[in-house]
Amino acid sequence: MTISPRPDRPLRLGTRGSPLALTQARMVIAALRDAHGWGEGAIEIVEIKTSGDRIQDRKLAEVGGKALWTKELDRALTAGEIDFAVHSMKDVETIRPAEIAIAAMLERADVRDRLIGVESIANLPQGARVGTSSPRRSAQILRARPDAAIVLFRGNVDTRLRKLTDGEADATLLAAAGLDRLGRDDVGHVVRVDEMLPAPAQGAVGIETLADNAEMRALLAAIDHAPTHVCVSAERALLAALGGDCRSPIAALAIESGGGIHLRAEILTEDGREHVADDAMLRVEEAEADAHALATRLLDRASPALRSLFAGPLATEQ
Ligand SMILES: NCc1[nH]cc(CCC(=O)O)c1CC(=O)O
Repeated sequence: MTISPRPDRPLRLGTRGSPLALTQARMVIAALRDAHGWGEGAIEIVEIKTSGDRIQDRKLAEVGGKALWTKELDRALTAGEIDFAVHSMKDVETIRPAEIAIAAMLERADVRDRLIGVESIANLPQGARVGTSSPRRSAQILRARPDAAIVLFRGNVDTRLRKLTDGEADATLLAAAGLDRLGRDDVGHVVRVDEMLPAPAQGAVGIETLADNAEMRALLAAIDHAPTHVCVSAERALLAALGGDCRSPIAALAIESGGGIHLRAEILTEDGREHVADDAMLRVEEAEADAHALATRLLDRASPALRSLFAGPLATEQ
């Protein structure tokens, strides 16, 4: 443990106010205090309500996508109201404003989804209602079970679990990472990644600060988990190349392997009828270019209808 000089005032960590967001903020504070030998009170939490928290009755895709989770925190960073911000990387837009830097990521947790309400996808009753608001989960479920009916489920983890108990659906899917962090490790049954590839960046917590705040960046570098950062960046590079937004069902998972990065990816139509999957070994130094090449291969094999879901540089090239 290195003892870094404690800042002359508490550092302000901006976060959303959901139970999961607050838990993740406390994880970041614990990691920083531990890395720098700071006592209690070195960091304070600033809760920021985002539009994503306010709007609960519509799909994110209809109301502006991932920017809903980041916009207000970005504004607070730029306005100097907070020194750094914590996010689920899965909710962070692919293209960030130039003045904001992803300075660190905590070690990634379980990347898988858990199925709640029934033991496995095969065990879903005929015509089962599956609650989700994720185009990826909808598409993957419908691909495996065209008889299923998707029901819109939004709200935080507890709200979704309550909707299930209230009988609004027969099953739902949630990220294992979120459930585990909330102490709900007893809930649901993990779905293998070969059965359901997770969302890009699922299970990773990221910390952002202003790109020109060298002091804050150095403090955050001490808690960066490099393998997570490398893998999540590769998944985000693929997303950027595809130009996927929250209406485009995309799954991706990168894992370090034999000195390189193994990236698996899948794109689907939301009804699950069309599906293209592929994988590649990326060179660590050229991960972005190699992820781009994988995106090209996926789009080359997609029908015009599937390709039209993507707005990226590659999709518009053809
Ligand atoms: N979109 C909501 C969201 N963002 C991050 C998580 C879970 C935690 C994570 O993936 O890191 C969740 C809930 C879920 O999908 O179950």
